[in-house]
Amino acid sequence: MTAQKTIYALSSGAGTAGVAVIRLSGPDSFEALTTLTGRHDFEPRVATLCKLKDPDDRSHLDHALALPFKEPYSFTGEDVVELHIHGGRAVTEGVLSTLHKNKSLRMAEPGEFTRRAFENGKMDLTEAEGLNDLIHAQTAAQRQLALRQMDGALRHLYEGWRRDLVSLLAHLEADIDFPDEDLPEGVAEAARPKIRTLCSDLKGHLDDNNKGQALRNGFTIVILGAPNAGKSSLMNALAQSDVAIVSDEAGTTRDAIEVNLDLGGYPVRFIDTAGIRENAGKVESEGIKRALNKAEQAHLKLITIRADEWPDVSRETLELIDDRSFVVFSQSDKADLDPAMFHVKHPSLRPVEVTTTSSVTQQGISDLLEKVERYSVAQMEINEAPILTRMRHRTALEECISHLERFDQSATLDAVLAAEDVRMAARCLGSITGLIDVEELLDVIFSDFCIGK
Ligand SMILES: Nc1nc2c(ncn2[C@@H]2O[C@H](COP(=O)(O)OP(=O)(O)OP(=O)(O)O)[C@@H](O)[C@H]2O)c(=O)[nH]1
Repeated sequence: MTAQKTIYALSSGAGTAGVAVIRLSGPDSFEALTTLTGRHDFEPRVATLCKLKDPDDRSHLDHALALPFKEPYSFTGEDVVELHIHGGRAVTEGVLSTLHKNKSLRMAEPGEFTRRAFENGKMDLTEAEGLNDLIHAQTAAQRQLALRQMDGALRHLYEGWRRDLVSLLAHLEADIDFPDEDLPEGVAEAARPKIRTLCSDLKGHLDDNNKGQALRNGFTIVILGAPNAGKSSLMNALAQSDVAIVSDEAGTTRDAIEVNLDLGGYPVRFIDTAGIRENAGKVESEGIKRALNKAEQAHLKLITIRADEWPDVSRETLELIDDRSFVVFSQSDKADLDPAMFHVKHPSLRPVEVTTTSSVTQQGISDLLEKVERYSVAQMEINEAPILTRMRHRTALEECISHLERFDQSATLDAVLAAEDVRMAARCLGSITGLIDVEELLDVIFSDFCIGK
C-alpha cells in the first residue's frame, strides 16, 4: 500500500453545536497532532484532553479531546486522529485554518475518507454505499435498509454467487487446458444445472418490484386531475402545510411541486402537478407534459375528480386511471357522493381505492392518508432477504444473467466461449462489490458523499 497524503476535514455537520469532530487520516496524522498540541504522549484508542494551539504564534485554539487510531485499526485503515472540539464557528475555523497551514496535510475531497477505507479493504462498495445511505437516511425504514447494506448483506450475497462462478470457471479452464488429464467428463455439461439455478436466484433477487430503490429514494405519489380539481389543496391537506399555491384560477400549478413525508417510518414523496386538459397554452402544455411524465414514473397516482362535477370527467383524466391509482372525489363539501358510483359508471376501470375528501372540512383526509400509507408501506416492506438499492446493482445483475444465459447456449458448442461467459458473469458480480477493477466507477460513487465522510 503506497502512503497517501494526509487529509483532514470537518466530519460532523456544519453549524453551531456542542461538539464538532475534525478527522485526519494518513501517515502524518500523529505528527500533525503533535504540532497542534506540543505533546507526544498520545495512546491509540485512548481519548486525551489537550490544548490545541496555533504553532506559529502559540495562540490558544481550543480545549479538545484527541482520539488517535493506529493503522490498520481505523476507519480508513490508515493512521487516523479525531479531534473532538467545541462546535462553534470560531473554534472550527481556527483549527481548520491552522491545519491548512501545515504543508504535509490537505483538505479531504467529498467521500475521500470512505474511499480510502474501501481502497484499504475495510469495506466493499456496497458497504460504502450503505454508509452513505445511512448518513442521508430520513426515515426509520431507510435507516434499517442502510444498516443492513452497511453490515454486508449485499456483499455476502454477491460474493457467494461470485465464488460459485469462480469455482465453476476453474473446472472449465482445467478442462480446456488439460483435455487429456484425468478430469471428470463433460465439465461444461455438469456446470449447466448450477448455472441455471444461479440464474433463477439472480432473477428472483431482481424481481423485487424495485422496492429497495423506492425505499432509498422515496415512494412517489403523483396528484393528477383536471385544472381546479383541488389537487394543490389536497396536497396541502395531506402534508398539513401550505406547500402548493391554491387559487380558483384554473391552471395555477405549472411545474411539479414536491413534499416529502414520513409515513410510518417509510419515505413518501407527494408531487402536485399541472391540471391536465386539452387546448392549453404553451407554458401550461409544458406543465401538462411534465405531469404526464411524472405520472408514468410514479409508484402511485391520486386521480382527483371534483365531486360536484360528477359524472363529468374528461377523457384525459379517465385515461390516467389504472391499477396503480386511487380515485379521489375532491371537494366533497360541495356535493355528497357515494364512492361506489365510480364503479357503477366505469366498471372496466380498476383503481386500487375510491375515496371522497374535502380539503376545506378535512373530510376523508386522514382516511386517505391511512390508505396511502398502507399501500406504500406494503410496496416497500422488506423481509430478511438482502435487497438491492441501486440502478448500478440492477444493471450489473442483468448483464450477469445475460452472460449466464449465453453460457447455456454455448456450453455444448465451444468450451472456450462457455468459460468466457462464466468469467464475464463473475466480473459483473465483482463490479458491484468492487472486487474487480472499477476505477472508472469510483469517482462517480464517492462524489455522492459529502466532505468529511
Ligand atoms: N369548497 C371547497 N373548495 C375547494 C376544495 N379544494 C379546493 N377548493 C377550491 O378550488 C379551487 C382550486 O383549488 P386548487 O387546489 O388550486 O386546484 P388545482 O387542481 O391545484 O388547480 P390547478 O393548479 O389550476 O390545476 C380553489 O379556489 C380552492 O379553494 C375543497 O375541498 N372544498
